[in-house]
Amino acid sequence: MLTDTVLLLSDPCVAAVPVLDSGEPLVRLPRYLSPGRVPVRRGLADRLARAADRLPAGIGLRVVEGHRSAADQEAIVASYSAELRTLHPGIDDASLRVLTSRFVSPLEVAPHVAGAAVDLTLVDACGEDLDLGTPIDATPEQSDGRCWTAADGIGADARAHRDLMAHALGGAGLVNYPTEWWHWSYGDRYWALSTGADHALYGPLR
Ligand SMILES: C[C@@H](N)C(=O)N[C@H](C)C(=O)O
Repeated sequence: MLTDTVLLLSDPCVAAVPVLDSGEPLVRLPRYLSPGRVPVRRGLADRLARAADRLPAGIGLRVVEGHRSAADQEAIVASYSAELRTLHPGIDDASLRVLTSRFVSPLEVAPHVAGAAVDLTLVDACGEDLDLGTPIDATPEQSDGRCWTAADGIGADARAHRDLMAHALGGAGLVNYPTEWWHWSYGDRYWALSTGADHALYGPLR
């Protein structure tokens, strides 16, 4: 099963990463990065600007979500867990937590709640979405696993666009959640574990 090969946010080693919060404020992204001007931590905003500079002319980023409230995170967890319970009658709580975390993070380590994550895609010069293989937020069930960043079964254009995102965002210091091509973060516990940093820069915001 693919969940055996990737580090999931439900893994206890993510929660074990210490947080020394830098205290950086949330800032609203500029319109050229996010038409809805979503809020993220300042260090993440700086890196998204650098990532946009790494893209070829005529291709841009479109960030659709940044900081998320704890209540919104809990609501997504509750709704997706309920869906999985219906699909897997009799599943135990520990397995449900793991399966759920392929699509939505447990609250206590949630990168969006720390203002440290974005959901985003690529757009052309007219602001039209490029082909990334699935819509943003397609669950593993809805996308038949094609939401996994490294998934097979997507077209050559979608693969090239996912690779381009990795070049731009990875090169600017962000890390991807491997079960969601659209989710990238900087400074959260998952980022710290993935990069070898000894602590996270951003913890949950109220
Ligand atoms: C629900 C989805 N858009 C999402 O944000 N997933 C990540 C893993 C999260 O909950 O942090």
